[in-house]
Amino acid sequence: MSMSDRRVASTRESSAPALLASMVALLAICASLLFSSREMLVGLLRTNQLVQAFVASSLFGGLSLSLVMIGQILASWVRSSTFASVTILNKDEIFDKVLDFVGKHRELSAGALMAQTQRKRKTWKDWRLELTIGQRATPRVEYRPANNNDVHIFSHNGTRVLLTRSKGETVVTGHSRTPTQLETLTLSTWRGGAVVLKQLVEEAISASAQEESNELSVYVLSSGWLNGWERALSKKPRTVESVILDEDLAHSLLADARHFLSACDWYAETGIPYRRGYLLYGPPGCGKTSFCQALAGELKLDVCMLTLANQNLDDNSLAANLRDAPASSIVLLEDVDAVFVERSASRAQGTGVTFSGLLNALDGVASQEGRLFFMTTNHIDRLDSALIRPGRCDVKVELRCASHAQQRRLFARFFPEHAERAGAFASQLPEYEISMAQLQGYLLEHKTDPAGALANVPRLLRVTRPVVVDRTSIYEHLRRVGLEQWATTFEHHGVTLVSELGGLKLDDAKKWSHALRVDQLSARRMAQLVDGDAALMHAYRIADLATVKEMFLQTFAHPAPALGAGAAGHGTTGAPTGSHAPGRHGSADVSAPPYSRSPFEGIRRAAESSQLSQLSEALCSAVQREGRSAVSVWQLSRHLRLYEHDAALCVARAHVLVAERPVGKGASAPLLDEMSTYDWLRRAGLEEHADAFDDAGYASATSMYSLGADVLKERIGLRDRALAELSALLGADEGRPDLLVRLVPPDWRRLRGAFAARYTADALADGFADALSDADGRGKISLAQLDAFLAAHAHEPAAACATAVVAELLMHVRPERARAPEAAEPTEWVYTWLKRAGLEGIAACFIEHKLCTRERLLSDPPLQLADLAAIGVSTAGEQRAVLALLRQLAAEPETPTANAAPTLSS
Ligand SMILES: Nc1ncnc2c1ncn2[C@@H]1O[C@H](COP(=O)(O)OP(=O)(O)OP(=O)(O)O)[C@@H](O)[C@H]1O
Repeated sequence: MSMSDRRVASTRESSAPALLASMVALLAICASLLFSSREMLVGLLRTNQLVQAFVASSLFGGLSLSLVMIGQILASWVRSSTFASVTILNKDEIFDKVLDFVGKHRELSAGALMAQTQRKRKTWKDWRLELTIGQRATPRVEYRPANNNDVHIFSHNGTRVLLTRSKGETVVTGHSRTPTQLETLTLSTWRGGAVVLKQLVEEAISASAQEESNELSVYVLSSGWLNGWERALSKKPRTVESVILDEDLAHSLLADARHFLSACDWYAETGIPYRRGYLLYGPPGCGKTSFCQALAGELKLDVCMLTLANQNLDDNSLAANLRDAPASSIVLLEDVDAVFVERSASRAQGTGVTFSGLLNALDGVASQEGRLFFMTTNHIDRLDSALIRPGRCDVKVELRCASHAQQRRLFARFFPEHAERAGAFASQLPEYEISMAQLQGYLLEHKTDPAGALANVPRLLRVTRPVVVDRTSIYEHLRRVGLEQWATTFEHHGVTLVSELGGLKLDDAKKWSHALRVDQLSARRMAQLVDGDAALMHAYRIADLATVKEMFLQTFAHPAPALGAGAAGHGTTGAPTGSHAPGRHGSADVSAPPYSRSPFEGIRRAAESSQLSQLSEALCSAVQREGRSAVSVWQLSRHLRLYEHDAALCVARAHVLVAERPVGKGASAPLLDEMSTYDWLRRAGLEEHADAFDDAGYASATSMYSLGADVLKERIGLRDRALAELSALLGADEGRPDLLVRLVPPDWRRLRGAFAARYTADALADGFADALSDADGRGKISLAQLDAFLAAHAHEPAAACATAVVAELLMHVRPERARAPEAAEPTEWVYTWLKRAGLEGIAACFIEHKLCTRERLLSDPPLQLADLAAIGVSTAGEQRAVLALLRQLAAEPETPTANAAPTLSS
């Protein structure tokens, strides 16, 4: 309250003695005049009756006036030294505070009190009881001095004080023409003077401030003509601990706000408006509003709820109101998506505020003491990017449905003495599916029955599980974090939609794909995706267009980037800082002193920054599908990292991020699991063993995966290093990451980097990387192949190397296998004998069992069907033919040929 508003009437007058003196002087002058002309006057008085009457009446009038004046002066002097009063009008906010203070803290002698139900200062418990189970707390009553023109007397610090409430006229005020009765409150005292009364007023103000400092006041925009802020309610604020957010989100947001509020000087020095915007988004009932209020309470700030649904509000009054929001308060705009669905809906429903008016008003939200501005929404994707661009919205935080940690903490909060059961409660619930409000409602139902809360979880699940099945395809799901190569594998095992993932574990996916076991980075990411790791899920979300722009500018804006391939290598001003920094070229200007820069440097920079802004717009349109961004934060950051050396190239290739799924083979880099044995071994640089695998019947990569070291040794004939390496690779031995990584395909950036590290031909490096990768920037060869190729071409010029790569690595055709020399015809008698009957194909069975001569064949006991089967003559036809031949042989006389001596081998 300003001092000018306090009507302090003091009767202490310091001019009384001076007035008295001048009166006495006047009287003396009059007396001397009368004395000097006394004879004439006496004569007139004696003779003229008219004069006699005039003089007599004048003397009488003057005397009475003097007596009145002297009386007044004396009274004023006496009153000023013994009496003081303070008058307060009911328009002033201290009116209620003084009445409250006197009613509460002082005993009134008159005893005429006015009882009034207490409206404010409900505790949050009262609110919860009232809202959740409809149980009302007993109303509290407060007493104040009655306004019946009585004089109330009370004692304040030992001094008697008189309090009078006098009603005045009733006036009609405001746009709504509300009748309001004017009233004055007068405090007076006979002893102690105005000092006592001033003390009383000060004490009343500080008692009220003390009460309010422990409370959170919620202001709303009044719907009256003037649209000012008016206090809607005061309540005890929630503690930040009572709003259970995932991980350390609550404390990091609080720390961010605290840091901002303490950075006043920095904002003043840098000239940046001293404001900070936060957007809390996520499904309903996850604590967005509760957290804003808890944060305000923790920072001892009030909350100004901004509602735009007010017919009297227009762009100007909104801007003025935001500028004039009560000091030490945060401004909260709830469900901002409902206000302007699209920018084209230029006016919010039921209000005169336009979208651009809102943007301008938000830009004006700044104040001396720092202004925190919060927006909440359930649908971030519906927000116009201009509304949430940095500067208007500096921090965007998603509050998701309850994680296991939140579920445990909420259970422990309801049942502190059964906190050990919190884990069992959470383990029955899915993560990120049920809101905290739903859980709170459920636990309130069981607030005296922790066992029931545990037992009835299935019922909770039936009620709360989302009815809609997640129809996102597994391809889109995996693509959000760069794992779409495994989509076919998942589909092969019957998982085509996210909703079909069920309780899939990483080990299942690893069993399905050897390539995933080999690619340890991807496997780790897959594990995070399956577990719903918070950090990955943050990157999993779709990047809204404002974020797309922000990430692009963060990558390329500092320092001046190469805006196209032609710009690379000259004109850039240094290596970048930040997470996307490594690998930037063109740092020639870093050490150059400012005076050595071209005078056109500023112009060039401005042109570049405008070009950069155009590029960012182009990027935003490239990553849209049906008018909305369709790229995840993860995809975008990978893409920006791939092409961080060239903003134009980065934008030109951005369409692949949202392109349709490639159809057919060759559309993207092949997965190891789909390769032939030869191609797979080539990836590992071990293709010389391919023939041995083929001969042993292992023609595809998948057929090799199960082979143990003994088979590799015995059947394939591997030895030493080759045996050790292939055993580790085929078994995806996690203890040999150095080997496994050699099978992994490098991405575009790595391909380019490897070439650029060897040669300084930047333009050729792009072509080299393009040739060896698919549209998504995934390598078509392995790291082992890349290294081997570059080593083999180490002494060739860059152009020759870049040309050779296609022919050698991509157009490569498996060399013809050297033909084995034709085996010589066996010389054994049995072979010639069988050949005559066209049965030479089974001669090997006889030779192998040493049945090579006529004598052996005819010796006793004679050969039977079972004997023939035992030596390998397996078909019935061949067996019968041989038996017939044997009968015939036995009947024939012995010939010299038939008696030929058996060879040594027989
Ligand atoms: N994280 C939380 N911790 C504790 N209580 C919570 C949490 N989230 C929600 N609640 C409880 O759920 C109720 C609704 O919460 P709140 O209004 O803050 O959610 P909201 O996210 O703002 O919802 P909406 O989007 O519908 O406005 C409150 O009673 C609050 O106590």
